[in-house]
Amino acid sequence: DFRPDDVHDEYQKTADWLRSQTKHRPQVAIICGSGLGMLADALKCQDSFAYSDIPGFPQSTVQGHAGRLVFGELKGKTCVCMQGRFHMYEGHSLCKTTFPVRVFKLLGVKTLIVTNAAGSLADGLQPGDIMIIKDHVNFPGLVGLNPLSGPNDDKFGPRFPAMSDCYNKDLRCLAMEIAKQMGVASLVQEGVYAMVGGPNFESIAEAKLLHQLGVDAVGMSTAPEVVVATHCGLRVFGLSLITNKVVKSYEDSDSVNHEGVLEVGRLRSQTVQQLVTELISRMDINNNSTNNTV
Ligand SMILES: O=P(O)(O)O[C@@H]1C[C@H](O)[C@@H](CO)O1
Ligand SMILES: Nc1nc2[nH]cnc2c(=O)[nH]1
Repeated sequence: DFRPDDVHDEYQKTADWLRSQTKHRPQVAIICGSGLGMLADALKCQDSFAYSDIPGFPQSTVQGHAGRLVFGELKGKTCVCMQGRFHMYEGHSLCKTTFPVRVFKLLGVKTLIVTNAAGSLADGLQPGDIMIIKDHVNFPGLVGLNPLSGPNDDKFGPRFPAMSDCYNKDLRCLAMEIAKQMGVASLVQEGVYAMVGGPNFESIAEAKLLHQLGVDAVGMSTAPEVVVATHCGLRVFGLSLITNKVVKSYEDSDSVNHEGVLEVGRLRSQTVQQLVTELISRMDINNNSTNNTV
């Protein structure tokens, strides 16, 4: 039998262990996408933990995902940063892939920043561009693969959470303003992210379908984390680093690979880090308006 109270205890045990190991009490959590682990480098007074040492934590198996949880201070805010996330295609259940998000909630986090590497379908998005996520299509979720499936844990949020404003508008506007001030506005635009299961990249027919559906960028993560975060009332900001163009034509001889994805992450690391750092610095930590606050 599935008992929500037992499951809740698992999140609580991990949160209690982390509290006993660090004095940091984070207000902001950051999940680093493929090749974007350097986002943690900006944190001062770091306490870091290998995932393998954290009770209840899954393990990272993907190259470019170090598998370390880093606590620290950033411009007056206390943060926790996941250097490496968990993907469904690694064989984790969606509950496991999103496990850290609920732990963050129990640690007192108010805002979640999700980042990922993604392929672009929109003609206006080039490799190296940054897409501020306006909305998502959660393909696994649409067919019932949802981390919220099963008995609802009322301690975290409602049975039927709204997802119509899951990417906070104020933070999106602030990020755009910061991009302008940094002089990189031409690299940054808003768009719709779609999560597919992976681990294979898209066939050409799949790419054409996603394009026709109005998807701007596609990846293999993020949406389940955002669903769980929104369910428990966290404010969310998301960005995709566009690492490749998704091949949409049978005449195109380009092809994507994970090494190339990581390389674009390295090339744009400074810009992404500066944007995220500035966003954290300027965000109002006490303004946390979401639909699903419990
Ligand atoms: O963790 P993210 O979503 O950034 O990782 C993307 C999707 C695959 O895991 C990988 C493909 O290169 O990058
Ligand atoms: N599904 C998918 N994930 C990605 N992650 C980085 N690039 C891509 C891509 O082209 N497709």
